[in-house]
Amino acid sequence: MAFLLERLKRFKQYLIYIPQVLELIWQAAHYWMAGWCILLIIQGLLPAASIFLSRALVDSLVSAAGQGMAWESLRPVMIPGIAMVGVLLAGELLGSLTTWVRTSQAELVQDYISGLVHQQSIVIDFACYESPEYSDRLERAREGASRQSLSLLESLGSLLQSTITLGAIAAILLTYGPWLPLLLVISALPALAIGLQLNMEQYQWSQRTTSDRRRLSYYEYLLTSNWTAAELRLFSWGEHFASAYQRLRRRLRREHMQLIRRQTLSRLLASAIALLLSGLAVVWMAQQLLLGLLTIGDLALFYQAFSRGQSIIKSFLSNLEEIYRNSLFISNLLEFLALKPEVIDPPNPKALPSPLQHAIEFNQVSFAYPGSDQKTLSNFSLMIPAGKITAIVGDNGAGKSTLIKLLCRFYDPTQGSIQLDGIDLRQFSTSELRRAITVLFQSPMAYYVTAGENIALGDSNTTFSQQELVKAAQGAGIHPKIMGLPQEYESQLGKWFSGGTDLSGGEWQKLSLARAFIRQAQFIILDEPTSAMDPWAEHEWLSRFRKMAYRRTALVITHRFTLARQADLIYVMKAGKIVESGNHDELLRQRGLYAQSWLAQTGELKVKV
Ligand SMILES: Nc1ncnc2c1ncn2[C@@H]1O[C@H](COP(=O)(O)OP(=O)(O)OP(=O)(O)O)[C@@H](O)[C@H]1O
Repeated sequence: MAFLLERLKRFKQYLIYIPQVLELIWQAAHYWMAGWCILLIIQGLLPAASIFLSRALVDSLVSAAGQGMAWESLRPVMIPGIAMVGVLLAGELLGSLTTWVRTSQAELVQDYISGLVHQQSIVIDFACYESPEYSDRLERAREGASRQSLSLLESLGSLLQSTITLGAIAAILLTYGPWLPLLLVISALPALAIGLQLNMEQYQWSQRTTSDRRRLSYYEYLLTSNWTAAELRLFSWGEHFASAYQRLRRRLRREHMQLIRRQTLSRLLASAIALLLSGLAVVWMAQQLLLGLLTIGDLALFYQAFSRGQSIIKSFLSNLEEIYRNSLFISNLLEFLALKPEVIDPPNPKALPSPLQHAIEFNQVSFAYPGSDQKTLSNFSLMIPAGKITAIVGDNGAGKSTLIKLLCRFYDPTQGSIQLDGIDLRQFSTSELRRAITVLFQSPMAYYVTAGENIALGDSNTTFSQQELVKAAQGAGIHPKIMGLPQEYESQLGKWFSGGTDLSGGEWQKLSLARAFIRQAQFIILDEPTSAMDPWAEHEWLSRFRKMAYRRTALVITHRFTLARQADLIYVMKAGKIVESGNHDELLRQRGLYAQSWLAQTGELKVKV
């Protein structure tokens, strides 16, 4: 008993999610939900009606037996008979109607919950995407989202139906003795306890193996994606990941099978106990019949009521188990939907300086990525003058891209501040700040839409004219290529969809540059903008860049010194610190790290005096 109470306590803990899920479903499909409930209530009463009618039918048949086919003797049989046919027909009709209502409801709920998950994915902190815990949570939320909510709704519906039927059957059985309905309930308790325990085990196993399942999806992606197809063939690592997949699947399958075996045995035990108890009830009824205390109709009713009751209790319990199981899984969805961004707007955001008058400044900034105890930046200071082009050069891992993430407020510094004309970034509205920045990221996105859309995505709130698209494409040096495509700016890009054309790495990069340029933002940040370009393309692009960046504040992160030399101000960064700064000539004169790297890249060291 203590074991059952403990299980029920845990069950209760997860039941708190049910009202929230019902609210979600109600918001998604309230009319359908209301109609569905009415249908379930009627269906819940039908079995009791049919049990009740069966007694009347049997008793009328018994009294009509042997009296021939005269209307007088048939009439008492006809009424319960016709009523019984009506009940059976109504059952069929309502069953089909329920299926239709449930399917429509399911479609609506599925889209509504997917919408919520997508919306939350858009607003949640960027940091979440760099955390494996978040990825696990998202995976669980996505896995469970609509399927489990609907399953929960169905179980609740069946529970409602079973409760009504059970109540009606219990009322019928009560007339034969109060202990009969009690026995019916007691016979079900072992199954309930076992069910709750098994579901908790199943849930815990699923939680424990989320990362493994994500890894499986990753292996699958490696083996089947077009992004990986070339390296897979060249480096022949297909077998490596295929057997890693099989190994992991084998382990998960073994664990799952063990779980299922235990579940089957436990359920068998519970059914045996239930069978034993119902056997006792049947023996008692048979004894009552032999003593002449019951009629054949009573026996027919009792037999139906008890066997129906048993099977309804079984489904009642499996509904309870399902509700418990789905609530456990839905807790992931609701936890995911409840995540609040930590990078938030101040109560009264200040107006962004527009245009920037003085500078963007990093003041004594320290920063460590969440979950990492190593500081990427420590007491870091930097000044990016307004309306100028500033370049940052430095080793891999020096922290250059981290500066961009901080500037866009994907993260906030652990210490210190980043200021625009002396005002801390945290005092602006995040969306306004981000609208003022355009970034070409180190690994830009290749969107599989048309060439024109690829550029226009730079500002999805604005509708651009063809002329504006062309201007941005010319600035990035991709216009001639687009004009050579089958449908020019209307050409579908990428190989995912029919009629698409793929671009080279450098061409995708130029297209991303065009996307960055079309955005009318006062701050331009480019992370390795020419890394995939050939020297000719780079040279051509450099001469246009000044024009594109005119009067805007630009920050260019690069390993290419030929690009950095174009900047008004160059910073050399090493291990999270600025070690040199100045323009190209000043830095060459310093004969430090910059001068050495310049010499290594270009083979010349002519210093203007
Ligand atoms: N999401 C992250 N979580 C933890 N550490 C990170 C994360 N992103 C970057 N780092 C670490 O921060 C340091 C700086 O990374 P960052 O990407 O800023 O370097 P970078 O100077 O841009 O390098 P590169 O020139 O190779 O692009 C690196 O040591 C990197 O391992």
